[in-house]
Amino acid sequence: KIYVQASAGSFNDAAIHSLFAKKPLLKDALVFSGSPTQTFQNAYAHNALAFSAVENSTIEGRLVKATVDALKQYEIKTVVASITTAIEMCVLMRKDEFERKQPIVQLASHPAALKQINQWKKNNTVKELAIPQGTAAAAKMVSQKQVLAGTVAIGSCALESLYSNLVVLEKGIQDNRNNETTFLLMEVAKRVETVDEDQAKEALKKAIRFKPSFFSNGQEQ
Ligand SMILES: O=C(O)C(=O)Cc1ccccc1
Repeated sequence: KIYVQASAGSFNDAAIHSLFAKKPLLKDALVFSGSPTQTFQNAYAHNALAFSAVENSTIEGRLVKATVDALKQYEIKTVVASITTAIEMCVLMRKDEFERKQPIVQLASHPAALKQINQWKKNNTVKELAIPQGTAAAAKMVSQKQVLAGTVAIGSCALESLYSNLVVLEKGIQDNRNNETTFLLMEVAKRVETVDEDQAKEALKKAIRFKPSFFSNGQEQ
């Protein structure tokens, strides 16, 4: 089993399937685990690998905050594989609300996604609802009416086929056309003593620089 950040329909879900397509030997059952901390905790507890977003080309500072936070308590023992994929951000609304011309009042998404759509937000100034469990979890909440009327989810356009009562209002709203995120497949372990933010950042940068050589051909991907 591989413990994967976020949930079905998330960018992590899409990324690990791209990795499997490139490296079929890595294929395994997936257990979606929400936040990176929860993902690392599950992977460590079950002696299995963890998969998580680590770096984005548009986020200031590049490193994914939630993964840095997880690395205060966990360490990366081995990087098994890495994959960098393009990320397209879409706006999804409930069909019934769209049909009755409900204005957008709130954005629900993963905090990292909310940081990649600053240009779009300038023209759509509304409330934000951060969902650490991921973009697909945000879409599920919108689909199931667990949020304020007029709340849209920001996430993958593929969420439209996962939740049949959602429609894509806009595509490609991310700040950079070539918005890319790097994800790592890792062996992790619980730290004996927690480290601070700067040390966690250094540990993550080191892991990203590391070129996986066992399962791959030793080239940076
Ligand atoms: O929430 C998701 O879909 C995730 O997989 C986490 C994430 C969020 C934003 C960019 C990349 C990954």
